[in-house]
Amino acid sequence: METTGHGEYPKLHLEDYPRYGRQMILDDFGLEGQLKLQRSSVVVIGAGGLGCPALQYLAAAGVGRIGIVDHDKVELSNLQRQVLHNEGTIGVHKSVSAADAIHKLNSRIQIDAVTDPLHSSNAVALLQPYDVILDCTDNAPTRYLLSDTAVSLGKPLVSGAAQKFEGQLCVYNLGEDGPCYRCIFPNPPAMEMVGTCEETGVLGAVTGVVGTMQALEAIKIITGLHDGKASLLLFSALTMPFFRSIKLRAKKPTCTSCGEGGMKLGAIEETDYVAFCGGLRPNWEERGLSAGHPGSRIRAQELKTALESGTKVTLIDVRPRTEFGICRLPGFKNIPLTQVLANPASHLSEDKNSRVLVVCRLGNDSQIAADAFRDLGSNIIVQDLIGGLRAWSRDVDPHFPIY
Ligand SMILES: Nc1ncnc2c1ncn2[C@@H]1O[C@H](COP(=O)(O)OP(=O)(O)OP(=O)(O)O)[C@@H](O)[C@H]1O
Repeated sequence: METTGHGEYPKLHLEDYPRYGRQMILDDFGLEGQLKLQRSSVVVIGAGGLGCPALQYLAAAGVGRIGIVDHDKVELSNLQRQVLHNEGTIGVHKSVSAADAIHKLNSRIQIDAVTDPLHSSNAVALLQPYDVILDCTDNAPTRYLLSDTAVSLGKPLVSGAAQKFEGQLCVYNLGEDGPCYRCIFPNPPAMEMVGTCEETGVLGAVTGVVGTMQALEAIKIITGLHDGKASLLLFSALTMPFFRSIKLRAKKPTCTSCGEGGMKLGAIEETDYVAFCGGLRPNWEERGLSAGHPGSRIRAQELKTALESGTKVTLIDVRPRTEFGICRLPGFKNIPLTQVLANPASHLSEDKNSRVLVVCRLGNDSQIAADAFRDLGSNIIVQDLIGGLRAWSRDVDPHFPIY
């Protein structure tokens, strides 16, 4: 507190009074709340759909130091929801693009941009300097890594998720008793249950809602406005009321991360989080490596040759109906993956052709469908397109739309 002949002024810059005035006049927030924000630090992992709105509100509110960790670069397909990036920053690291955008919004705060991915060997060092951690990522290994690190460092973790028309929000590891992510989800989801926004789609405004609430929770924690109760908030854009919340129990004494005898700092570095989550389905052929089933996959150029040869081939596109409605290759019939898996035999039974070609958007679902057809054990040759229709657009027909 500084004293002058005219009164007492705490160490807030004169310019900050009008800037933050609308929140400082709130009861229970006041000047004290603003000073807490100014002295605080928040790190945001992922400057994508959730991270962008979160960063925007954290910076605007005057959080003194903000860290941004993201290794990815901005693409055109990100702009529909990643609102800090723009056409001019396509190809720029997202952490740098986001840092520039929030610096323009508030040049009086410290911003650290990290262009490395967060992984088990750098997580502790990267997160240690900050008071609150925001999980704005999109994959299970990073979620477990972030939770374990937050537990080990004793920091609250504000976790968000959004897919399709739905979102989730939860604050983990809050206070003495707050559960961690592993208390609620001790086991990773099955591989077929997870999908990125790229695979499943998401409405941009949904990520905006969840990311904004992540910033709100962080601001409440820092300023002492949070009630400290743990709950999982579920948001559904298509149902009214939008929100439901589930009260969470206190942390589990048996939890392998935050329970008695739980994970120690050193153990994080030794943990293979990708393996724990079941590993990724590798697209080996895209990288020029050999396939599991020899000859089971074809490249886009080979598909073109097959289509032009005139030989009888059954052509199946396993994308969901909505995607098939966006664009399609001639001659393909649409049997969505869910239908293939429900009864693969029914889709080949009437087939007299000895060769089946399966495509999808990215080359993942087509592998699953092709495996299901092959498991029927018939003599039919089943092949699928490496890299999906995206590879077709890239390697054969640049006019074929990618999305
Ligand atoms: N371990 C990690 N370290 C740093 N950033 C991560 C990590 N895991 C995920 N991210 C980042 O989290 C962000 C999540 O954003 P979002 O879900 O909007 O997806 P996206 O990957 O940009 O989009 P799309 O799935 O459409 O390609 C991405 O920018 C991604 O790079």
